[in-house]
Amino acid sequence: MCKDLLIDQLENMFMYIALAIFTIYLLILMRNRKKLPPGPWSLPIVGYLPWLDPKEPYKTLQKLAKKYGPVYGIYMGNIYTVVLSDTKIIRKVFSKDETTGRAPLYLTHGLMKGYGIICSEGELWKNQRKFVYGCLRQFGGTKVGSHTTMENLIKKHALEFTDYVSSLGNSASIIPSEHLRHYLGSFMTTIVFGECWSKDDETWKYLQHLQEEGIKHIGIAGPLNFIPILRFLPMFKKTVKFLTEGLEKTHKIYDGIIEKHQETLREKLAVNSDYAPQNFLDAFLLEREKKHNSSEAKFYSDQQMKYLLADMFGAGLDTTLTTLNWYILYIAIHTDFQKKVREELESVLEGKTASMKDFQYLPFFEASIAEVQRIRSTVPIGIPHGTLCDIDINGFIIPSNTMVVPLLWAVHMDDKAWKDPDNFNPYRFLDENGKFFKPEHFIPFQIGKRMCVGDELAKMLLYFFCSIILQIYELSVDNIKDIDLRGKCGITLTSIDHKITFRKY
Ligand code: HEM
Repeated sequence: MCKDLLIDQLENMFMYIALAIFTIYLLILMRNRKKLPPGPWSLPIVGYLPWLDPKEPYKTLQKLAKKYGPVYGIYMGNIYTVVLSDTKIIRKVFSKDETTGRAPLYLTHGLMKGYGIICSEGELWKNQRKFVYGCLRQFGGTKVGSHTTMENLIKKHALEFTDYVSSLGNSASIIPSEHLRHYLGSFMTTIVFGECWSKDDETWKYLQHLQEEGIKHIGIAGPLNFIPILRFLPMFKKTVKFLTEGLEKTHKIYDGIIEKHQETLREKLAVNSDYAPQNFLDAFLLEREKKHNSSEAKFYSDQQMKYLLADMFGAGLDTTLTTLNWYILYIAIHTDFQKKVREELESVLEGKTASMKDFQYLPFFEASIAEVQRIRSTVPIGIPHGTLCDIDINGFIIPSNTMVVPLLWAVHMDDKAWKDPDNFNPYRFLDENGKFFKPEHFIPFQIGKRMCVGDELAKMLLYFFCSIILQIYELSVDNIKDIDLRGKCGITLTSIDHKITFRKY
């Protein structure tokens, strides 16, 4: 009897202890679930913005990552922002549907109004991404399918650039970006609008100017994105006017081009009903016809078409031009690596222009391009995403409508992942057999569901332009000590203009 009572009491005691442990566990779980990631305190309205280095905001954000860890929270203006600097975490977070939104910035929501592809969300984004990928595949700019048409078009523009430089003499000292913008830009206008303007065409000059200035004016971490009231201050009013008027004028120019293409497309279809467009504008008009009576018709409005065309032109030109400029600058400074690249190009290509299949035999060349993309991230702060609902990031519960920043600068300059990250060294992209390999911490196009849709095309552009230039010219700078490698940070991190000598050898 006494023994039974003791057993009963022990059982009860164990039950109470188990219940208490379970309750404590639940409490800890709930406490942790509610916890936001660590981060610095901020001021109301402006948040942490006053402490961001306006010239190198990505470095301030990187310092904070060292202090608070790979997931930290910060207020940018009044927008709650989570900054990620670990590749594995970025990969996991950006593979979820819940993070395919865009952050509520002036750029995405105020200016672009959620149209296009870069700033759109939900069903519109899904539909347009599929459409864009399908076009790129048809044009020859994706991993799968034939590359021939795209390859020939890129080579044509790269050779036009080298012909132009040769026309200046055997040794020309130029600021490459001033000329590359036209030749690379003409390639982009050909695949986006099916149009190609001459160098001195006024419309073309205006579109280039708008593109160049627009990207400088509106940086990801710029205060204009986060503090709406600033738009009314004289200093920012000018920028807003430039951007909104620019948008209106561009759309007017597009209206003219679209009207012309509507006519010519009809003629092309009359001659050949299987006509397969080679530019986004014709492809969009054709898709609109096809989807006319379907539930997808709403994704093919006039407004959407203009924003999408602008996105494709902008996303394709600025990023590739920036990378190409950095490549020319770095390779002109590092003459030892330049010599090695050239020797490899000479021995594999034997004087002919490369074709896509040749690049697998040019590992050092490929590594030199990857190293430039690492050491000077084209988009150092990354392109932020937005959470569409509450989500769990590394045990923290991040509220809906949070801006999520994948800090590419911190990923690419992390001294735990990369030995001496400040040193330019293409060898880090070669394995022990001298073959090119892509380390997991190398994500210049981001990763996940919204990853750059033009990554393959970007690589093709870089490979052809760089190989063609280096097969013809030796690149150098006058005085290495005068070279400033810090760059200017807008949405992209562009190189500061320096004269480069292109000497035929
Ligand atoms: C070196 C050149 C390039 C770099 C470094 C680059 C980088 C990026 C990055 C970081 C993103 C953001 C991805 C995300 O939000 O998760 C992006 C998006 C995008 N890129 Fe690129 N890009 C390059 C070239 C191109 C080219 C040539 C095209 C055009 C064909 C292009 C079209 C796009 C588009 C349309 C998006 C938006 C994708 C979406 O929101 O779903 N990019 N790019």
